[in-house]
Amino acid sequence: MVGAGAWGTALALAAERAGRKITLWAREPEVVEGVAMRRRNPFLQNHLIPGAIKVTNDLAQALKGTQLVVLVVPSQYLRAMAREVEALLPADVPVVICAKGIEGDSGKLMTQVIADEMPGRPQAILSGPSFADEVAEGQPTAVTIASEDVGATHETAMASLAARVALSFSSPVFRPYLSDDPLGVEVGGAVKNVLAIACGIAAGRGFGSNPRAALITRGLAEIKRLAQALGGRRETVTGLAGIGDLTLTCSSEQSRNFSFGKALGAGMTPDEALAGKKSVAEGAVNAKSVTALAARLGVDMPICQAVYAVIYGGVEVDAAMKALLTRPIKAESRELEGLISLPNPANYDEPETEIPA
Ligand SMILES: NC(=O)C1=CN([C@@H]2O[C@H](COP(=O)(O)OP(=O)(O)OC[C@H]3O[C@@H](n4cnc5c(N)ncnc54)[C@H](O)[C@@H]3O)[C@@H](O)[C@H]2O)C=CC1
Ligand SMILES: O=C(CO)COP(=O)(O)O
Repeated sequence: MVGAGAWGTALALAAERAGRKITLWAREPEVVEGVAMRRRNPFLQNHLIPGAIKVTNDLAQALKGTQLVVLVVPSQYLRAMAREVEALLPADVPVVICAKGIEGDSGKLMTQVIADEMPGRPQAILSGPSFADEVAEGQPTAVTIASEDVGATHETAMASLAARVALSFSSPVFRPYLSDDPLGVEVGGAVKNVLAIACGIAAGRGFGSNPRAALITRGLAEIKRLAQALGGRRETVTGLAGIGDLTLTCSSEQSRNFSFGKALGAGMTPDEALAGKKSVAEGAVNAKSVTALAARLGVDMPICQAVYAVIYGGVEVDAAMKALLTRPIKAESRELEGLISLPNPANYDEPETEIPA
C-alpha cells in the first residue's frame, strides 16, 4: 500500500480482513512511528492497526516481493510517486489507482498519468462511496474496480486484473463490483469532489434540502457530459463510482470536500478554510483542473465553474448562486440538451459573474 493517509490505511485494513499480507509505505516518519509503536496512524486516529500489517518508509523494502501495488497518494502527487515506484518494481506487477482527481498542469486523468510514468504496466482503478473511517470500522461498503481487460465474456472478466484486485479486497463487509470502463469510473471520482464543495457551500450558506438535491442531480449531468466527452460511458456514471460517491460526499460532513465548502458558505476565505489541515480536500485543487479540462473539451459544467469562481475568482457565494440560477432556461433531457436556450426572465440585472450557459 503506497500511501498511508486515511484511505491507504483503511484499504490496508480492508485487504487484511480479506486475508492479504500488507506492507504500508508511509512518507512521514511520525506515521511509521505511530503505527509501529502504538498501532495508530495520525491520519486515521480512531482505529487500531493489527500487528500483521507492516509499516515502513523505505519504499524499496515495501515493494520487495510484492504481487500488487496499491497507489493511494493524493492526485497531485501521483506522478512523482509513480515514477519512484516504477524504478523499483518488476514490469509485470500491476498497480491499483485509488486517487480521485485530475492532474493540475496537464489535465490528465490518473490512468493517463500512470500510463505516462509506468508504460505498459497493468493498471486498475478502485473508486466508489467509501469514507475511510467507515471502511476501517468494518461498515458494509461497496466499491467499483475497473480495468480495461474485463472484456465482454465470462472468461475475460474472470481473468481480468479487476477480478484479481476484487478478490484481494473482498470480505463480508467489503464488496467490489467490476467494471470495464476505468475512464467513466475515474471521472466520477474526480468531479464529485468539486460538486461536494458546491453542496457544502449551500449548506454553509444556510440552505436546506432542495438546493442540495438540485446540485446533486445537475452535478450528475456534468459528470456524464465530461465522462462521455473523454470516451467513458454515461451508464458508468449511474454506478457506485458516480452517483454512489456523489450522493455520499454531497450529503455528509464526514466529507472533507463538503466540510471545506461548508466553511466557504459560512463566510471563510479558501485560505482560512484550508488553514492547518493535514488531510486533503481534493476538490479544491480539482476545481481548477476539472474546469480547465471541460473548457478545453467544450463541455458545459456550470456548477464546477461556479465552485472555481468562488475558490479562485474571489466571487461571492451569493453572486455565484445567482449566476447559476439565472442562466438561460434549458431542457433537462439528453435528447433536448443543446436545443433549448430561453432567455431567463429571472435575470433582471446583468449577471455579475461569468458562468458558462
Ligand atoms: N479518505 C477517504 O475517505 C478517501 C480518500 N480517497 C482518495 O484517496 C487519496 C488519498 O487520500 P487520503 O488517504 O484520504 O489522504 P489524507 O488526507 O488522509 O492524507 C494525506 C496524504 O497525502 C500524502 N502526501 C502529502 N504530501 C505528499 C507528497 N509531497 N508526496 C506524496 N504524498 C504526499 C500523505 O503522506 C498522506 O498519505 C485521495 O485522492 C482521496 O481523494 C478515496 C476514497 C476515500
Ligand atoms: O472519496 C471519498 C469517499 O468516497 C472521501 O471524500 P472526501 O475526500 O470528500 O472526504
